[in-house]
Amino acid sequence: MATPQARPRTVGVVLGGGVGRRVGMSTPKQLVEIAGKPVIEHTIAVFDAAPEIDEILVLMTPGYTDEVEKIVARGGYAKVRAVLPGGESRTETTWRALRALGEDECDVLLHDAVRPLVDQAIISRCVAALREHAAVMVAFATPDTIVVTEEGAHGEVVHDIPDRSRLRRVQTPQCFRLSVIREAYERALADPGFADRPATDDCGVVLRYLPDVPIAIVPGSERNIKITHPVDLAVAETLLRLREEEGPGER
Ligand SMILES: Nc1ccn([C@@H]2O[C@H](COP(=O)(O)OP(=O)(O)OP(=O)(O)O)[C@@H](O)[C@H]2O)c(=O)n1
Ligand SMILES: C[C@](O)(CO)[C@H](O)COP(=O)(O)O
Repeated sequence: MATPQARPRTVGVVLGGGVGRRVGMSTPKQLVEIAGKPVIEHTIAVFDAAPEIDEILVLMTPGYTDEVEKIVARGGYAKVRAVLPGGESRTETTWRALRALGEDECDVLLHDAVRPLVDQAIISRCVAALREHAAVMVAFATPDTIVVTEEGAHGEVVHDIPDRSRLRRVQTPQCFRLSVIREAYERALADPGFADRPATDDCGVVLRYLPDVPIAIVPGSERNIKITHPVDLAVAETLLRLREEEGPGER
């Protein structure tokens, strides 16, 4: 009889190092209370409850780590190993997380703190995909037609309308074997051009610096929105309340 393979240690990394300029509040948007809890607490709670997640690392805007430590203690989120200050950019925050994880191989799920509607089904799909792939992206088919624009003589004009059937909206978690994402970041940091053209997500770093590593796609959810603008706080509040009413389950 085949021996069942041991599952690698799996770490959820909650990236909350941003300041939330586009939401425009005096405190970072991840601390805003919606549906009875700060945004970041909803996110931590989902990872803490996920059976596949062994531990959680939280990165928070410098100056606000104490507030998150209090949230973690009050909520009793036992899987949270540390709350550390983030960096100046999202990629710097990821790099800090990767350094904090040390050298021991594990699987990591890098997730935006401001996507509190991530659910157990998405996390399960990510962890299952990591058994076969070293890099995994959560993505969702775009319901809108997307255009590429360019500057014309009279302002912005349409340059191209790519085939919508191949376009996806990128969500998080983005998931990796630790050694793979670490190598991609080491190569990026050694490239003087990286600072001029930083990546907006972690899969982008792998695609650019380890192009031979295939990035598998697993389906996300229409609800797994990113709180980016003020209206997203209201939408997320409504969706979180709906989730509470519906209870756990696939959506
Ligand atoms: N230095 C940074 C910047 C962003 N993030 C995180 O990356 C996620 C997605 O980023 P975004 O929505 O752009 O957040 P902000 O950078 O805070 O927003 P803005 O760009 O409007 O300032 C958020 O959870 C944010 O906290 C981070 O960990 N460290
Ligand atoms: C990682 C991400 O959420 C995928 O959609 C997105 O790229 C973050 O971008 P932002 O510029 O930090 O909002």
